[in-house]
Amino acid sequence: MANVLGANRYGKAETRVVRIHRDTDRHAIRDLNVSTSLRGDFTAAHVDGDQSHVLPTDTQKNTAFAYAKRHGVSSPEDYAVALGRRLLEAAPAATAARVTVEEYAWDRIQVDGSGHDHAFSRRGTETRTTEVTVEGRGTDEEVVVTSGLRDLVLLKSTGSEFTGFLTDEYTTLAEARDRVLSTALTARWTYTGDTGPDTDWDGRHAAVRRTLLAGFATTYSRALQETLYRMGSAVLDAFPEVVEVDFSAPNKHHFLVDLSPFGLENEGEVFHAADRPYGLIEATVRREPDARSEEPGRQS
Ligand SMILES: O=c1[nH]c(=O)c2[nH]c(=O)[nH]c2[nH]1
Repeated sequence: MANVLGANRYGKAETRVVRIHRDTDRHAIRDLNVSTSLRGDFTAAHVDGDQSHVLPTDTQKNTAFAYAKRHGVSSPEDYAVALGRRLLEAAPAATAARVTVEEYAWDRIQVDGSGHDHAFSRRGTETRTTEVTVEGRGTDEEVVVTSGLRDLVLLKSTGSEFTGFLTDEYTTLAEARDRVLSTALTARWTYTGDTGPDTDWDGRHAAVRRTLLAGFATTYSRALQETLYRMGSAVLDAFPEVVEVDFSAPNKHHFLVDLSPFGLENEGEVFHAADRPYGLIEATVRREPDARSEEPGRQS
């Protein structure tokens, strides 16, 4: 009994295309998850193993990147129409190209009441956290409050480099003098002093968060490590009631896509946002301990 091929389509799913529009110093970002697929007469590929009509999914991915540059991304819809037309033109056996685009929204980080030119936070990913320990009772009671946030996704489209690092025979990383810096920040900070019922926890949290964001936006970054240290220091400097800030920050790599095979320049405009593996930078920033009380044998 002969079998026959039923409905079929094929393509590349979830190409993470980040387009930075940087014609002026005020950058704009379009962050897309692009999936393409073709349907049509692809019977030979399935039944006979004949790929002569198959436009590879790899080519579809390349086209998604190239069109982010060539056509630009004024809207996901406009980009998707252009990409769909192009794929159909490139694959004569296809009768239809389907392009689905998810867009992640970014807001400008507010610094002193105005939106920063090239620092952004992603909308709607963040969770506020707190962990409280109550130890002892009555007059012996000690309350430790550690508050924080998780998955605050941040991105700078310029003002970040990574150069001068240690190299060995396994190093292939090129020095980056102007790169995208992005993280999904987890930060936790521990309060000292008053934990009574009149404490304005919401206000404190909002103020620390604002300071972290401004620190990220305004620090020229030579590494994510340095950025975290500056962000933590800014919090400690501004809030005497905070004793320590702890960070866990994945380095969400954005790789500049090589568009030169397609005759296109890419000067920091089209990136592939890779989700793994990722660098993971973790650090605690705390106040310098009182030097005298730290000296061994010295009584305070
Ligand atoms: O900010 C960075 N810190 C690193 O330690 C590191 N390592 C790496 O490959 N890229 C980066 N970026």
